[in-house]
Amino acid sequence: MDIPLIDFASYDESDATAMRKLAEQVNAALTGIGFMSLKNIGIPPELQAEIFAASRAYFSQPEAEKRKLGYSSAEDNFGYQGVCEESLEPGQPPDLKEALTMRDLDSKLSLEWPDPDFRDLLHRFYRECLSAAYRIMRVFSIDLDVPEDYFVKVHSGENVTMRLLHYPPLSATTHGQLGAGAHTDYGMITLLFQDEVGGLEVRDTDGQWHPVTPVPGAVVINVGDLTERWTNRRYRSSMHRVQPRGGVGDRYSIAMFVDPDPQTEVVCLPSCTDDAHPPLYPPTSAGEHILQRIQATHLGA
Ligand SMILES: O=C(O)CCC(=O)C(=O)O
Ligand SMILES: [Fe+2]
Repeated sequence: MDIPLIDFASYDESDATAMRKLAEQVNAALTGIGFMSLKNIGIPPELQAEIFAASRAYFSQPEAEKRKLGYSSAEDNFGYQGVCEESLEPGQPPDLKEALTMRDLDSKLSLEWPDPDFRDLLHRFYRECLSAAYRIMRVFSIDLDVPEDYFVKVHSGENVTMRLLHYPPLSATTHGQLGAGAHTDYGMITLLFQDEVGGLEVRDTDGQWHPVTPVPGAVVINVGDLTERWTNRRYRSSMHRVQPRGGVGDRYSIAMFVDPDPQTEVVCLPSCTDDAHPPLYPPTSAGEHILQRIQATHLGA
């Protein structure tokens, strides 16, 4: 089973027919497996290549160098996290990955960065990803029958987090651990860029795991728990994980978690409920939900 592949080349805010067609395709993907691949999303391919090269260079440095951007707290959710410092499936052995986590990058530019060129490249990519996420949200709003800027205006960036991820090769001591434990994402949508190595898997509603095979040039999109709550489980926040792969070397991916501003109240949308479908979840505050989920993944927290 391949996840649906949708071409965003036809995205045009002034063409209602084209937008409605995209909304139908997105609806079919997200009410099904909850994952889709998008091509022609508008992020320059050469920028994607540049950011992957910079990520490889960053992670190849000595530990002390990486820790110059040290991780402070779940509240800040910013900085370097080493291998086995996080467990996306709380209670299970820690994840075999390291990460550079960057929440609200706009507000971090004046920090002491070891490499300002790296900072500027990260920021350029972050802004491109956020613009792409806004386009996807406008398509959601058509399908979900809310004003076009309904989602865009509650995603200013405060809870938007970009993560460079590096999954080192398997070693004899890592038996039974996952690259990333089984989890759902926490917020609205995730843009995931993966290299050609593979290992990402998504679970369907029957409990079967399926590989999310890398498609050159396409971005994997999935929705998180808050979207599932907004849509009364019409769009599915599907469980996924990363299997470590033997004999294939390092894997790199970049995840952009586009999540609502902390004060956002996430309430079941009118188009997703009726007498036969009462709201499945009570209203929740985006900030509290996301912070609790992050705290649960930190070992010893
Ligand atoms: O690296 C990947 O392919 C997926 C990572 C992921 O699901 C996450 O960090 O939430
Ligand atoms: Fe995830």
